[in-house]
Amino acid sequence: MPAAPMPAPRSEPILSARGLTKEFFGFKAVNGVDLDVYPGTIHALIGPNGAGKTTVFNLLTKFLNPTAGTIRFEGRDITRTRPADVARLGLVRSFQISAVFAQLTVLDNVRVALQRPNGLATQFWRSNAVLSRLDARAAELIEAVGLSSFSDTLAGDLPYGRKRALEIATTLALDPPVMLFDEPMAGMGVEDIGRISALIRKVAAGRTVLMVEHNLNVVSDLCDRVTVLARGEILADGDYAAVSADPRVREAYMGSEHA
Ligand SMILES: Nc1ncnc2c1ncn2[C@@H]1O[C@H](COP(=O)(O)OP(=O)(O)OP(=O)(O)O)[C@@H](O)[C@H]1O
Repeated sequence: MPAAPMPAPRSEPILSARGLTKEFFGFKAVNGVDLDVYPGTIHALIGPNGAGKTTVFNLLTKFLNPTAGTIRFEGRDITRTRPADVARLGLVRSFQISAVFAQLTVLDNVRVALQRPNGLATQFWRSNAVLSRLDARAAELIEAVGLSSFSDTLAGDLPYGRKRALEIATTLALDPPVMLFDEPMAGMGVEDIGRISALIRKVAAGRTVLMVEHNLNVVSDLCDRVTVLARGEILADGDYAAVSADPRVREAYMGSEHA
């Protein structure tokens, strides 16, 4: 039996796509995707390799322009809005946008991030005195991501999982209502996966999170709602138990490395 569609939560979606389509040289990588992300949820986008997850993610964050379809954020049409303006509105993509400066310490990276009220203008010209006023907030954020003992470590010297935690801290500095993660667990060992999962759960409190994730254990553990893509189209949408029991989903994953 295919999974019954999940009843829509009563609130309005905070992020919503209709008929989202992206063609690359005539090939439809994403084809007519309708997606609703509800406030306060952790929502995963999953699917076998080549399903179109990253393309959808890039469309939603405006790194790519759709061939067709619309995207609304908090009721506002952002289909033609530039990525920088989307970030300013509060839809912030972690890891890519929150670049970490390898030659700066953890503390200085977070201080710099706190100097970007709109998420983009890195104001290096600010005096050290001004930056110091931000120390209390920076310390809070560093503590929140479990990096207090690494405060004076150069970001470039951090182990991989810790670097990701720092990237989350620099994203949190913008205090975005919606955080998007593209494969946050990629390349991580078990210990880091546990730590970053717990961190995402913690930062998701009071926010909305949308993530592309290959690790289905992480998805089942962390996500309230799951959208499954296959060949550019939505195959299923619901909670993890429902979509993982859906034979169409099982079939789509068969033979893939994530089965
Ligand atoms: N810039 C591009 N030009 C041409 N084809 C592309 C481009 N980006 C993606 N595609 C194609 O679109 C399809 C979907 O790719 P996408 O990267 O979105 O899938 P994915 O689900 O994120 O896959 P993976 O799990 O392997 O990361 C693939 O067939 C890919 O080759």
